[in-house]
Amino acid sequence: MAGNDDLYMGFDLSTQQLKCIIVNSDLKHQHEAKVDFDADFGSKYGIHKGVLTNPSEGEVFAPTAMWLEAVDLVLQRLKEEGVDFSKIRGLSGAGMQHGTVFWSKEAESLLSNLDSSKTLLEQLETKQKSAFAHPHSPNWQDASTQKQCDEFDAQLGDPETLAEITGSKAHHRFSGPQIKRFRTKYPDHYENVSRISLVSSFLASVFLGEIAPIDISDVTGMNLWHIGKGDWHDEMLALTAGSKDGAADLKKKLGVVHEDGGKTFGNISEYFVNRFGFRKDASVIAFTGDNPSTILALPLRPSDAMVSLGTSTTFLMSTPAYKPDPAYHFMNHPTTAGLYMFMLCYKNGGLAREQIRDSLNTSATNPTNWDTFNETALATPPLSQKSDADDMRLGLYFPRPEIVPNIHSGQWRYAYNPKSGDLKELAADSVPDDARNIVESQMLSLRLRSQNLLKPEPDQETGAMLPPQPKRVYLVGGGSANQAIAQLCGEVLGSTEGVYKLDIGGNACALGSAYKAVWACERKEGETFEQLIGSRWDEEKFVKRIAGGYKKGLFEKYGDAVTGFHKMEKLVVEEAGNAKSPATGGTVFANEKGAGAIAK
Ligand SMILES: Nc1ncnc2c1ncn2[C@@H]1O[C@H](COP(=O)(O)OP(=O)(O)O)[C@@H](O)[C@H]1O
Ligand SMILES: O=C(CO)[C@@H](O)[C@H](O)COP(=O)(O)O
Repeated sequence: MAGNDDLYMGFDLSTQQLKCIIVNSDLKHQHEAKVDFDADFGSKYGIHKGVLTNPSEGEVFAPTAMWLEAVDLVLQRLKEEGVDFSKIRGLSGAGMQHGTVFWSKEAESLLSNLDSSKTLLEQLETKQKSAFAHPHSPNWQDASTQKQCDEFDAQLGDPETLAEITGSKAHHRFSGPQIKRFRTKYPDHYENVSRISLVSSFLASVFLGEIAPIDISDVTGMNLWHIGKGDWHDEMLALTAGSKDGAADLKKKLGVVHEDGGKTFGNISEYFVNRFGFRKDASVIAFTGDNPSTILALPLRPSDAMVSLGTSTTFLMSTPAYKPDPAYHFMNHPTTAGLYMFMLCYKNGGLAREQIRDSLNTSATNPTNWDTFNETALATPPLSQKSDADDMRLGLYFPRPEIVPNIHSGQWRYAYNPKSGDLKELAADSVPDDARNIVESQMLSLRLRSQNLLKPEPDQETGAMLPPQPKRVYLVGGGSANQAIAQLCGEVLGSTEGVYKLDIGGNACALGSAYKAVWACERKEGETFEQLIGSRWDEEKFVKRIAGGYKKGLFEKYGDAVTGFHKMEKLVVEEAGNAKSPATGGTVFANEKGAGAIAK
């Protein structure tokens, strides 16, 4: 064990908050603070749930100036908590994935000449000068790039080939399609762009006082990186930039990407040394995406799964097998060459569950309380079946256009007969059933799409082999505080060892970044992240089992429901393909395996 006074910071710049966790060399939680965008800046920036929207074009974006204010404020809050910044030896962080930040031609000089008596905002974004060529960062919830996605999917032949090469088919939120649309929508702003960062490298740049490189894992969420070659994909860059010459210029704007996820980019900017008392040689370590950072919060085995219940719902695994498919994402692992991160990501996670919660809380004095939702969900039988002879009640709950499947917003409910395979559409007449069904629906979608990566696991007590399922499911993100959701998660997804959550600080993503900083600063030659973190990991103290996993009979019943769920999804997508989108009035068409999309 290291036995020193050094401290390490991990940041998480996510949809609704900027969070920071500080740990020591033994990985023990020391301090944390957060800035909540709506609560702290909502009225100033006019945001709701961290973002601004332009529904007529499906745009969702966030003001970059607000994030600068959040950096000053979160450090101020840590200072008020008594943090001694002179003990910080290293810092790393994470940004919500796929968002891009467009730096202006003045950015480098402004970043490197900051006056510590003034705020970041006062110096980087004023009426006279701005470090940004555009005031907003497209958000991962954006759905404005269908046209660009079609071009991306077609460029190398088909979505399968794009997924094979870049890890994912084209997605609305991915930076390649987003940059392409930005270039054509705002040509003057694009002209003034000196560099392009992801949200993660934007945050690293602020701490570094110069534009930081994009990280080796986050770069695989752009549709622009050739995973096999470990380099930018020239043809996809040319498609984004509109020409070969433009591609060379875009490559410069995006910068060099280093293979080593533990690379030190340099010492923290003097601004932070003088303003907050940071150690002069505090190292800024590569910042990564929020999902890759989340898998670093514990020594995840290839048979374990993490479910992040944040604004989005994501399902994450760390695996040596690279099996890309248009239905999901593969990304480079953030620290360990030869490993990959498997990811499913849903737009309709926390906010969709909140919508059902709110419709149940009609007479509640505290409308954001989850008690009624939880009691109702647990009082409802699995799949709303009072007996095995009843149909299973299945639903899709998408207040926003969804990613998987790629379809417009809406709600659909069906009765599924597992014996005959029949599906009958139901009226939206039972909010109490929706409480259980929405969680089941989200978990059934995860089970459907992850089943090919899982293998049979031995029963903990008897050693008998059980059907394919995770060994453990770790819940993280805001929704991991919810015991009822944890129980339903274990019932649908199974898991031979049960459902766990981190018992060390609320935020796995920021924690993962803090651990990355520990590893990067203290690793011996050749020591992997898994080796170093594994050797300091205190299982008893760091994780807690919060719900059971595999239940014989119930797991198999949900297996039948997966078949019905898949069928229902296909039907809904097909029907959407023959209809006008209620959300936009645009025509809806299928553009991926079993999915549909809105064309403008
Ligand atoms: N007790 C709870 N039960 C269910 N969901 C919760 C609970 N507490 C927080 N949440 C959900 O967590 C979401 C925020 O997740 P979090 O991971 O903190 O945010 P972010 O997406 O910004 O990283 C909220 O939108 C809310 O739906
Ligand atoms: O787009 C993705 C991943 O592909 C999202 O997971 C974002 O990274 C946002 O995460 P949260 O704010 O929900 O944590």
